[in-house]
Formats: sequence, structure tokens, C-alpha cells
Amino acid sequence: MKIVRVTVTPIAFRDPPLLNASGIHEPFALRSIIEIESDTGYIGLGESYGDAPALAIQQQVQSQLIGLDPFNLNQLRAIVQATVAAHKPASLAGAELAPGSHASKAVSNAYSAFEVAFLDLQAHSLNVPLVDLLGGAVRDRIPFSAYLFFKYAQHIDSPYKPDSWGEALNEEQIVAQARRMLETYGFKSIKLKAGALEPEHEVACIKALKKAFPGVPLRIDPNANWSLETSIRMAELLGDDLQYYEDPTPGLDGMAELHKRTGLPLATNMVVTDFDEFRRSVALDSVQIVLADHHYWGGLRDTQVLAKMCQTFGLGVSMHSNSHLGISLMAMAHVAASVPNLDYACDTHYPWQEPDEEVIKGGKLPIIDGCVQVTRAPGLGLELDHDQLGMLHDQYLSCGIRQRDDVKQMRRYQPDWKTVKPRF
Ligand SMILES: O=C([O-])C(=O)C[C@H](O)[C@@H](O)C(=O)[O-]
Ligand SMILES: [Mg+2]
Repeated sequence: MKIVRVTVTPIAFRDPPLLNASGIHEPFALRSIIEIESDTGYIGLGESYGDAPALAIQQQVQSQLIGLDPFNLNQLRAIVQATVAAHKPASLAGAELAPGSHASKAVSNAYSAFEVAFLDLQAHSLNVPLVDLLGGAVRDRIPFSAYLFFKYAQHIDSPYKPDSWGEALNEEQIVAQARRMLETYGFKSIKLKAGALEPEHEVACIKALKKAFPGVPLRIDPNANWSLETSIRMAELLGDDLQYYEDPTPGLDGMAELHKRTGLPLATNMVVTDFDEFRRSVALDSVQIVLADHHYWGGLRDTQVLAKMCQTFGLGVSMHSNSHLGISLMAMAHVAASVPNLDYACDTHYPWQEPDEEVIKGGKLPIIDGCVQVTRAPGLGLELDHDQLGMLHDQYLSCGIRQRDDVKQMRRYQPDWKTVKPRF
């Protein structure tokens, strides 16, 4: 079997004004959609970062894959490594919350983008679900968590209308957001994206959630925007309210000290983002739960390696997300299905994306009882909707955004917005 066509299509889909430690989401989020076709007529799909530097690497790799055997993942890795070495990717300012788009992750992120499509193609040719190439499914329903954000009612720049979620800045509004997430999708745990407003207020929102949803596991993620002292102070206020405390404070040393001082289980998608950081984290006991993400951990197979390492060193495994569509969601579900020690419900931004903005046939994937059902059709079990792809590509061309920049967007609301971190 040989690859005869590789297409990388950048797309943009609408994104609500969600607040985070850097600033605020722009009106559109970027992704790239990858199609790889074999001479035998099979198609493999992938979804990855659509920011300019990541896209440039994907586009440089694209033509070099023609003629390659889609089972030759080592050759794919060699091509990606050589391409990245030849074209030093630019660093991204204003997008530090998308670890996969960092220059240092260029190889693992581009490799992953194509690895998923290669595996999808392999599985199609063997007429098996992708998860079977990962050792088979240990579960067929993958639990996800409600992912709450503080948010404004609408984007400041015209012509964006209010979205259906409305404003969420105070306790009542956050509880209402959670209630809608739980009622609509059946999520059984809740994560609050923090680091945006005053820490005491964010902790008060956790208390309000605890009161409104007793027994539902809660997590808070200030994206390293709290100093060590603030993180300790908030830990005292939080007591035993949390399932885990995600990236409250910066750095491996800061997280290690915080764990030593509070004993709380700390999770991360910021201080452990590659195997070198993993090794250093284990030596320091910086984190107790690693949030995997195949998009920047080097694909589905390397995510399995990460999970095995977590098991070896007694760490928990959960899953991180950035704004994404259904191909990413199903790739996450297939790798999650293959990981025996996935101990926690995974993150997903999927509910924040509009119902009419999906690239796969059949529209948005259902989340029922908080879970995504792992497909049993060959590969990822998904087919691309080319009309939708064309529409979202046109939106990419017209939206003017080429690189995520939550800081720049925040300065439209607050012109003097500073990037100082930790802010609190
Ligand atoms: O867990 C996380 O840190 C994230 O999900 C990172 C994201 O970039 C999130 O902060 C966002 O979408 O604003
Ligand atoms: Mg996080």
C-alpha cells in the first residue's frame, strides 16, 4: 500500500469569549484537518493545531509522504524530524496555554498530526477499529468532564452576536453553566478554568459548585497564574473540595513545594509536557497526575507510553484538551479506550463548539452520560464532510486569525492588559 494523496486543510470555527490566565479566546479557533489517501482507495483522517507555525511544518511534511507505506511510522518520524530541523519553527506569543503549538513541541506535534491519519488508514485497510491497533479496547465508553469557563456574554469586536451560554462571571452564573453541561451531556465531574478572576472569587465558585452538585468531583485549573503563596492560601480555603488541583502555580519546583506543603494531588498539562520534564518531575515529586494529550505527546502510541510510565511511577493519568472538533475527540477516545490506567474523566472543549460547525458526516458526536462511545467501524469510524470542510476553510480564509493570541484579544477589552505571570 502506498500513499498517493495528502491534504492539509486549515479551518476556523467559532469560539465563545472564554476567559483564561492569558486573556480571552478569539472569535475563531484554528485547526488543521489532514486526509491521507492510499493507492488502494482508503482514507485516513487527522486533526491538529492550525496555528501558522504548526501549519507550516505540516505543509512541508505533506508532499514528502507521497509514495510512503502508511505502516512505516518510523519513516514518518524521520521525515518530520528532518523537516523541523531544516525549518526552525517560530515561537508563539500569546498562546502559552496551547502547549502543542510551542516550537519545542514541533516534532511531536507534527508527527502526531500525521500518525493519527496513518493509523486510521492502517485500520481501514485491515477493516478493524483503530483501537485494535493500540492493543484493543479495555473500555468502550470514555468518560469526559464538564469544562467550565468564566466568560463574557459576547465578543467585543463586531459583528459577533451573544452565544447561547451567556455571561458567566459570578457564582450563580457558573452554577447555571455547570447545570446546563451536566443536564445536556450527563458529565459526572466538573473542571473550572481559573486564573482569570480574583482567586478568592474563583474558590467561592468552587464552593458554590460543591453546594449545588454534592458528591460530583471538582477540579480547578488556574494555569499557573497563582503564586506559591496564593496557591497555598487557596488550598487552605479549598480544604478537601478538590479531586485534583491542576497547575495552580508555575514550574516543577513550585509544584513540588506546593505538594510538599499541602499534600494535595497536583495535576498538570503545563510542567510535564514531554518525557524529559516527566523524568525531572518524578525526581522532584512535582505532580501526581499527568494530563496526556496525543496532539503534543507525539501521537497515540506515545500517549500509551506516557500512560505506562505513569503506571510505573505511581502517577495518575487524565487527558487535556484545547478547542477541537470531532476527529480529535474520537482519536482521544480511541487512545483512552486502550489505556487501562486512565483514572479520571478527560477534558474536552467540545460542548463549546457550535452544533453546525463539525467537519465529519453526521454532525457533532454525541456525549451521553458524560461519555463518548468508541466507534467500532474501521479506523476512527469517521467520514469527512467535504461541504463542511470547505465552509470552515472559507471561514479560515476570511477570519484573519492565523495564530492563537488570547493576550491580543484581551487587549481589545482592556487595552492595558499585562502579561505578568503569576498575576495573583
Ligand atoms: O487545561 C488546560 O490548561 C487547557 O485546557 C488549556 C486551554 O488552552 C484553556 O486554557 C483554554 O482553552 O483557554
Ligand atoms: Mg490545564
